[in-house]
Amino acid sequence: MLIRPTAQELEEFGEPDFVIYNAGAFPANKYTNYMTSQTSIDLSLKHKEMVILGTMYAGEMKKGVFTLMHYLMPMQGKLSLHSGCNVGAAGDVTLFFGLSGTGKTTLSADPKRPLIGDDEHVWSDNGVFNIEGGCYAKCIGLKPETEPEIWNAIRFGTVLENVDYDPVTREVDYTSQRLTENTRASYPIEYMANARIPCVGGHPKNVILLACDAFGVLPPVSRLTPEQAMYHFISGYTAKVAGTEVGVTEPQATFSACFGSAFLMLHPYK
Ligand SMILES: Nc1ncnc2c1ncn2[C@@H]1O[C@H](COP(=O)(O)OP(=O)(O)O)[C@@H](O)[C@H]1O
Ligand SMILES: C=C(OP(=O)(O)O)C(=O)O
Repeated sequence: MLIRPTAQELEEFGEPDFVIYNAGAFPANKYTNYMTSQTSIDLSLKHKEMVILGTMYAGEMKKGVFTLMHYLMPMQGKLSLHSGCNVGAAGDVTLFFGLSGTGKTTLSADPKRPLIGDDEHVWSDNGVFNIEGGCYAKCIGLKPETEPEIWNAIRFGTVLENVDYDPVTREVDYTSQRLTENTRASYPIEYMANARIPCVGGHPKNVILLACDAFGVLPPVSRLTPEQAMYHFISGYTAKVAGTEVGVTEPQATFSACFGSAFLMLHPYK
């Protein structure tokens, strides 16, 4: 998920800037004031710590760091982006913004365009960089014919999460939703054949907003002027699709500022 330090960096590591305590299934105390469930993700900017209770979903760690970056980066005048990112032969960088399950990972994995990252980036005066060092692909219904790049990235060293398999043959069943529809494959970005390492690029040329409009309000594809793009980026009309968030079982129209309002710590205008 996140960028792994080299052996030398580990030796000279010193004090961590931020610590994640992940207690897995150990529940939050639901008798605490204002708690509505046994799951909590608490982030303290003061103590530089995040505490995860009552969930074993690995996505909480990467999205927790992403949330933190949505505070730290704007404070430095940099824009944190909930987007996939790839780059063409001419250095033309494309961003794919979208809520969970709208296709950031799938569409940024283009064999003709080296991959910078599938989910979390920052745009600064120097261009874009990936916050992470790996991808976290939804793999429900994954097939080599339709998504060969992701299929081929899954090998020893990849973590399959919530994916069903035969305990005797150890054969994986990507069609099974027995545990959840939100099955995942987490692999280092260098497992993608065309990854751009280090995961950096110039200033984006194309910005694609994956509205995933389940209600047909927008045309299937629209080319926006810069002003329209700014409007849609801030208003974030889109849909929550089934399969990531508990309780969302069919598409729900929503407005998600910057296509990632769940992770914004500051007002979108900031
Ligand atoms: N036309 C399509 N474009 C993108 N994804 C699609 C399409 N049709 C089906 N899918 C599926 O939708 C899911 C998109 O998930 P993913 O790319 O991981 O989204 P995100 O990275 O935005 O969370 C994948 O399971 C993919 O196989
Ligand atoms: C990991 C997540 O993000 P995405 O589905 O965009 O990869 C998530 O929202 O849980």
